Amino acid sequence: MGLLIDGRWHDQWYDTDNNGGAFKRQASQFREQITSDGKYQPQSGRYHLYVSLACPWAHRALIMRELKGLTSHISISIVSPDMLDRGWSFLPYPGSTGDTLYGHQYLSEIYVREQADITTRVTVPVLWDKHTQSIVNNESADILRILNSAFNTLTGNTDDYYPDALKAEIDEVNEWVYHDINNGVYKAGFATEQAVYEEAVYKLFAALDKVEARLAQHRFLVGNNLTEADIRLFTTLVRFDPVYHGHFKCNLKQIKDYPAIYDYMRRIYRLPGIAGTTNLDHIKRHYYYSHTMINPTQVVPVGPAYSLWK
Ligand SMILES: N[C@@H](CCC(=O)N[C@@H](CS)C(=O)NCC(=O)O)C(=O)O
Repeated sequence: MGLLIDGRWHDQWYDTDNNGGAFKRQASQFREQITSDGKYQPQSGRYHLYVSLACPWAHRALIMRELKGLTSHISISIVSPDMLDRGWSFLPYPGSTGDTLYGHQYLSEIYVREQADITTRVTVPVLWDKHTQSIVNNESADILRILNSAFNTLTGNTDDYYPDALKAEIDEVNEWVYHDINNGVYKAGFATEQAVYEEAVYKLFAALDKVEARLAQHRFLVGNNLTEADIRLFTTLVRFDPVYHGHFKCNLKQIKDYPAIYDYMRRIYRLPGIAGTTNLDHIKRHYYYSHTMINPTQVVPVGPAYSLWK
């Protein structure tokens, strides 16, 4: 774990000491769009996604790529789940692909390829342009929307996971789901002060209670069909019982203790294309093996003892 400073790798953990024991997520730096008249135009075979199967943010992008029929248009490289002193790597691991474009060993080399003296964290997902050899976007919330609409004329797939009529409500739900749940588990797990941890955990479970009440009445978070709000929540839910409950100490309840959320998670898992993007081995291995300041033994637990999907 570390970051690039002026193009050189520095191995250092998140600095919570200067934030009162709290984890503060860095804003993503690359926020370009793909448009028919811009620098980045929608073309088959032009773009590439660098992802981790362990990462909830990258998982969002992988799901949208499947749902929008983009697998033959946008290629992917899957990093190793082990994110150690050199950050995300392309070292061999079952289910990983290596860097299928350039054969690099580390994802940091992709960021340096974009800019030789770059200062940045090296995160997934990365939407990469093969033509200009540059990063289009490394913010999963943006990438979801790019994939949702930018390639429609190419694929003919007009399924809309962020429809005009629901945008305001989706934005509103995304806001608290992001702060209290998606990022909430990280705030709890990376906290280095008791009070900071407790605040995050109580907010997290209050938000899950709110989701449970909503899903007891409705099949999806917003409207009657799957939207990006569901995709964004799903990728946190599937990691919850195997990882966040134990590793991040989010242990007031498990997802299986919430009947409506549990049913909803399994329904989404069974939608075409989703199961193939969900890799529990990468998920468990990444967190327990990479976060050595939380789990110095790197022992990966064998549970949960129940199947998430039955
Ligand atoms: N805001 C980004 C966050 C991405 C992110 O933090 N990904 C994690 C993996 S789950 C990562 O690559 N972390 C490496 C680091 O922070 O150095 C997004 O949603 O795309």
